[in-house]
Amino acid sequence: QTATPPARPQVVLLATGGTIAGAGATAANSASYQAAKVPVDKLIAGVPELAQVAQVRGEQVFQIASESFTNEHLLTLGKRVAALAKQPDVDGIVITHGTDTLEETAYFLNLTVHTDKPVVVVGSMRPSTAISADGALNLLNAVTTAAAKDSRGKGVLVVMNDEIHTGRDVSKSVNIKTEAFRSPWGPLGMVVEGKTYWFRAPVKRHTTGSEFDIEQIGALPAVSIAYGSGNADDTAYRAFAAKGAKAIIHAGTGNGSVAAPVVPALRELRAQGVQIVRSARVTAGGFVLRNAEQPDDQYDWVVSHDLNPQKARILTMVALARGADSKALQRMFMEY
Ligand SMILES: NC(=O)C[C@H](N)C(=O)O
Repeated sequence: QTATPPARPQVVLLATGGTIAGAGATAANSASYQAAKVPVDKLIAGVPELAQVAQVRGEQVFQIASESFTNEHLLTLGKRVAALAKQPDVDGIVITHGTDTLEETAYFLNLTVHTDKPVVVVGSMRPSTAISADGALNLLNAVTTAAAKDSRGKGVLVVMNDEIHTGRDVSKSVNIKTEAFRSPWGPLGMVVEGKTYWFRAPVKRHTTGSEFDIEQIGALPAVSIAYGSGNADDTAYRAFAAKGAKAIIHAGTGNGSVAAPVVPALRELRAQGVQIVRSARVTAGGFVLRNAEQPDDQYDWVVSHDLNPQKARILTMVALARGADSKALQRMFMEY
């Protein structure tokens, strides 16, 4: 008598484009190529080893380079992930994504999708046509992680270069090497030869523990990022507000410091109702504390704590969509 083999976990692969679906003219083209060319069925067929790990089915949600992701793309993708996560015939979800804004989408899903099931975002640095393309192994590792029971309840994950990161912390930190993604507080684990290895778990609120819910979000408010530098002036801040920004993220120098000629504009905009969030443009671990550098209590500004400007934009959007005032927004920056 032969025992029936255990049923393989069912993983849905949502394809959105990016370099992992990219194609170059020759195998030598690792950096010049067109993103978002290869359809989802070809992506799955290109890695036959996936079938040993899970029963994988694919959906083409978009076919775009991730620098062109809009708020509408985030909402469409988030609602699809939430709907799939409710289905009993889905054990895990993998999203293939361009790497440029992957960290924003991963954090958005981490904040808004209420599920314990593994949701894993993955990309690649080289197109599938390149020598030593990294997409195939990244995809196999992502499906392995999405199919693993021990990945449940850890929030939205990002798998790149054999590492498992929390979607909250991870950021594209190098733009040419395959070891492009880093988390300032370290990865959560590794995935090696079809097995996950965990070393830590996220402590910030996410997914089932989050007060944000994709199913309750109809639209996201305009939130813009203005970059701090030497010789700074207030042009960008005023222009964003004039165009209707409900909040401005200040990608500040150092620990979110604000140049003297910019301060009066930010105080005026705050008085007009625009939320001001001080973040930091430093890349290897920004850390902005209230009332350090600027009197946030007096000006009614918010600090992003350790979230980089692009992640601060995501949290501010979902917070304002829920009607948060500056006090609630500051609490959320400490909790998420
Ligand atoms: N490596 C990549 O995926 C970069 C590409 N520009 C994208 O984000 O879609």
